[in-house]
Amino acid sequence: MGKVTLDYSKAAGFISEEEIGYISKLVEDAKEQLVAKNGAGNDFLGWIDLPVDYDKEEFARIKEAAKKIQSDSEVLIVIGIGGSYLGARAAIEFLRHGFYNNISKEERKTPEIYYAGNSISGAYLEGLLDVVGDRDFSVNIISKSGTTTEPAIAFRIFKKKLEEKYGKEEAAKRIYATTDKAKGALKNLATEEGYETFVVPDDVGGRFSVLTAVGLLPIAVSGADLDQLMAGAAEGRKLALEQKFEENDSLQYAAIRNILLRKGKSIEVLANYEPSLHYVSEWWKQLYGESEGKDQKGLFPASVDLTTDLHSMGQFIQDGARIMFETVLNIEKSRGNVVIEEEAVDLDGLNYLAGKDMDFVNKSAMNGTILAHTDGNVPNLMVKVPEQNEFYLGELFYFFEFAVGISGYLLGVNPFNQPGVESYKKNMFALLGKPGYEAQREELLKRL
Ligand SMILES: O=P(O)(O)OC[C@H]1O[C@H](O)[C@H](O)[C@@H](O)[C@@H]1O
Repeated sequence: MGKVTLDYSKAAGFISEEEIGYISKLVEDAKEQLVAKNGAGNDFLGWIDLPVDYDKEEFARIKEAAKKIQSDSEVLIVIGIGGSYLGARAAIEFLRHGFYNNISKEERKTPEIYYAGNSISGAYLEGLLDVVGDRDFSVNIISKSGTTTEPAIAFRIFKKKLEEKYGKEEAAKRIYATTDKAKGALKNLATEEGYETFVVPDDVGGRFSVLTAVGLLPIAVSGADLDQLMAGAAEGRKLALEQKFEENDSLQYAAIRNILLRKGKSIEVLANYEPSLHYVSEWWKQLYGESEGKDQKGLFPASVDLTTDLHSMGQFIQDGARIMFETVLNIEKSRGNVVIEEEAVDLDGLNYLAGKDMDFVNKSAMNGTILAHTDGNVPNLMVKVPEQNEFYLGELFYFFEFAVGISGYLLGVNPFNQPGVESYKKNMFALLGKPGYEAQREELLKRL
């Protein structure tokens, strides 16, 4: 069986063996600290053992709840933001049909899935309420803290719609709350109203929570195989924990990106060649951005969807300020393919491709781009994923999670907190007139 691997051969011209040898010792130290749980943020390391040590009773309950939602709902609304949103969406788009919500119900066999509470746009919510219409639906409200404004507002609106449609008692049976085991407004509301609840463990931060109920319930509703996802993550864990630096792709990824950062490559661009990976990049950006971007340090995580963005951002990557390196996510065996056929008259000049399939064209574009970008002084790394299935996604999630822990320690930051995200919230609450923010409000209004 294959595995998720890192190939940095195309970046070899930018990095020497000595540099790798030097940093490998630091990486091994960081790993020791991470696994011994004696480094910064060590009260948020529950994700390390999650693939092998999770709540089996809750896991079974997640599957049961998913079955109920599949049987009584045409639509599931998943409400959450950041780590309480991106993992589920990344997995569902990676694993399920590329046009999941648009294919026929008969073919899909599972509810349509939409996301809310990931912005404060009234126009978006109004549109989504129209999409649900009079159809049967359920809601999975996800918030670790239980107090985040965006999902709280969206939940209030969908809760009302449910209660109007089904009455309070039946509505409560269609609401699934994923939150802290004991505290927060959402937990209190769930207890008060009798919702089924799932737990975000205390020691698993939001951006590391995709393999808890946070990600697992929506992923199960979409029809994906949770057992395979967990098995893949367990394999990823084994590889990350047990292999020495020379064979350990996750450790090597942390090492190479830090070498490049120290050479002034302060942006990492994650590139994919499959639209269904767009949200994997979004999940990755939160994981890396919130983990590393602090104390005035860090690599800025950016992403591009290719070849799409070669027609927009491609110019900058090839030729603009040399401040970045690129990491290509390569799905080795595409999950779908279309053959290009010969035409009698070659008006579009494409007959030279007759008999070739789209994946051959896509991979040729990828390989050509990697060489062009390398020639343009953009070091290229590649993360290879053998196939687009649950097992390898689980492995990929773990690969990136483990690497960011190591990478954060190499940088000398606490990769498991996110103090910076509070600043905008304080200002927003003050401007909204939330009780307790009166003094700040006066100050801010003067500045606007
Ligand atoms: O799950 P919640 O508590 O609602 O948090 C949702 C997200 O928003 C916060 O502001 C943090 O920046 C994220 O790390 C978190 O994933």
